Amino acid sequence: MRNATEYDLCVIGGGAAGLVVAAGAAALGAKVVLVEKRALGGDCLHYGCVPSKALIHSAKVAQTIRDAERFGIAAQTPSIDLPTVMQRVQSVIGQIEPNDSPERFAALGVEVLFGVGEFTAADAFTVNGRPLRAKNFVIATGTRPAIPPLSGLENIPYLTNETLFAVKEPIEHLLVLGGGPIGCEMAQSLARLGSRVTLFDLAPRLLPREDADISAVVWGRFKQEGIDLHLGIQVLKVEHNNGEPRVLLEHPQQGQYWLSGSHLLIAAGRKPNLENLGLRLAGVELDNGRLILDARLRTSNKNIYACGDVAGPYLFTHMAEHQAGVVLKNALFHWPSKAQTRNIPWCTYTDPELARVGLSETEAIEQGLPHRVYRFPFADIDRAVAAGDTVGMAKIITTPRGKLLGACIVGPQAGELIAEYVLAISKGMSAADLSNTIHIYPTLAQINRRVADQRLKQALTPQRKCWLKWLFGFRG
Ligand SMILES: Cc1cc2nc3c(=O)[nH]c(=O)nc-3n(C[C@H](O)[C@H](O)[C@H](O)COP(=O)(O)OP(=O)(O)OC[C@H]3O[C@@H](n4cnc5c(N)ncnc54)[C@H](O)[C@@H]3O)c2cc1C
Ligand SMILES: NC(=O)c1ccc[n+]([C@@H]2O[C@H](COP(=O)([O-])OP(=O)(O)OC[C@H]3O[C@@H](n4cnc5c(N)ncnc54)[C@H](O)[C@@H]3O)[C@@H](O)[C@H]2O)c1
Repeated sequence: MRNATEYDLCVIGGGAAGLVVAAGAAALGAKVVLVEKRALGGDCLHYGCVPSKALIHSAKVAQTIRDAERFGIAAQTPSIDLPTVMQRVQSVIGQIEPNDSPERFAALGVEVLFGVGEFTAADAFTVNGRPLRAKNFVIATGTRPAIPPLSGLENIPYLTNETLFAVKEPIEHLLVLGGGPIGCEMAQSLARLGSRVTLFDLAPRLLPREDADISAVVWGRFKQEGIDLHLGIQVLKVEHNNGEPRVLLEHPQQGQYWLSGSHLLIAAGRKPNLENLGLRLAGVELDNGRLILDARLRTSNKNIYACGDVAGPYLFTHMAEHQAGVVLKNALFHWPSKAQTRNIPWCTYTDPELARVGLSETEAIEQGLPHRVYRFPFADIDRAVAAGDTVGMAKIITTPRGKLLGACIVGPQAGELIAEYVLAISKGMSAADLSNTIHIYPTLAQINRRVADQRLKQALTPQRKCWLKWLFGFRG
């Protein structure tokens, strides 16, 4: 017999992953309870995608005003008040927030409980003293900023993505620790919004997960916009100097030196939220601080699933949504469904944007896969020339016979343009399929065909040309 605290599904964490599971399960008729410790919407809405993209947009407006001369319009130095910009960022969050409100989820049939709980048995999660018994549980607790164990950091105030978007004072000089997606997106935005910006990273280049020729395009724009970059360094210690942070860096060639700023932003990766959940009592095992999951996203307790950032390895909202769908199929219908681990798309919203799907050239080399690489520059795309936005390229990786393995676009609207390659690669298409598809002139999307055409062009060797001349009697 069912009692009042018996659920089909108990979801822990109300970010993108947990909300999609909870709404989907309720829509299918399951009895669902969702437990959230802070606010529904998670990182994406409050501290991640939404505020960062709102800030990036304000920064682009400022840059357009600065660059107006290039378009035949008198340029100006934009007058920027950062707290006002941050108020707009918060108002954008406010506009989207109703989609993730407890009232909306209650109306969808989800019981929403605020509080922090823990597993008290393999089939019970206790919140506010109330044990919630469910057939299946979903851990969707996300991640938080990883704070590197740097000497002195514990003694100074610093910003993370959880505090940056709420700053109420101007930022005169931002030190950014980390040149991954968060560090790069925020460094360029703040620089464009009038702060002096200095970024430093252990890695020898920005966005080290991308091919070197691709991340170099972003590096070039950052240098041009006056961002001070210190790459391939070690951070030795952090101090407070007259109320302001300063960091001691060590570079293999340049030795040790100090950098000072007015604010420090830590963007050094993420840590899964797995503490104090009573995982041991639930029979959920960890390996090196991470959940052990099978392809169906089940933990070592087969009635407890995980999805989203806490599951990893791709920390994106669209992956959280994909994994949520996989969990729904497995948990509610026992319909074996595996999470996708290949052909994952993403975009880093620097200017130029950097979007990617499938294998990079570096990965193809590391995996010993026979492959070919083709590139095409935005400088030869008429629409990019018309918009004065010609920096960057499209790059594709194919098998020797032309089947698409990966694509990367660094340039204007890359995040929109990559969608065609996401579909093409997921459907097993070849470069010839893209070459044979009519693309509208003059669009930026023409670059998707033009890069694929490079394969045909390169196949036209002088020897093959001679052969064609002989066969068809050409006179050229
Ligand atoms: C600055 C920044 C920019 C980003 N930009 C993009 C982007 O442009 N595109 C993109 O695809 N991705 C982006 N991301 C990543 C994206 O935000 C995450 O992939 C996404 O939020 C993951 O959703 P999630 O539900 O797994 O986790 P989260 O959004 O972190 O949600 C987890 C929820 O669980 C709650 N919780 C935690 N512990 C407990 C507990 N013990 N009990 C109850 N509740 C708990 C939290 O309060 C939170 O609400 C960005 C991230 C950051 C930080
Ligand atoms: N547009 C997007 O989709 C988007 C935007 C932002 C974040 N995200 C997601 O959030 C995740 C986290 O982003 P992130 O930028 O924080 O992490 P990251 O792991 O991608 O990059 C962190 C960087 O910090 C550096 N670093 C770490 N410790 C250091 C130290 N002690 N000294 C110097 N450098 C150090 C690393 O070398 C690395 O380059 C991303 O992987 C991504 O999945 C996505």
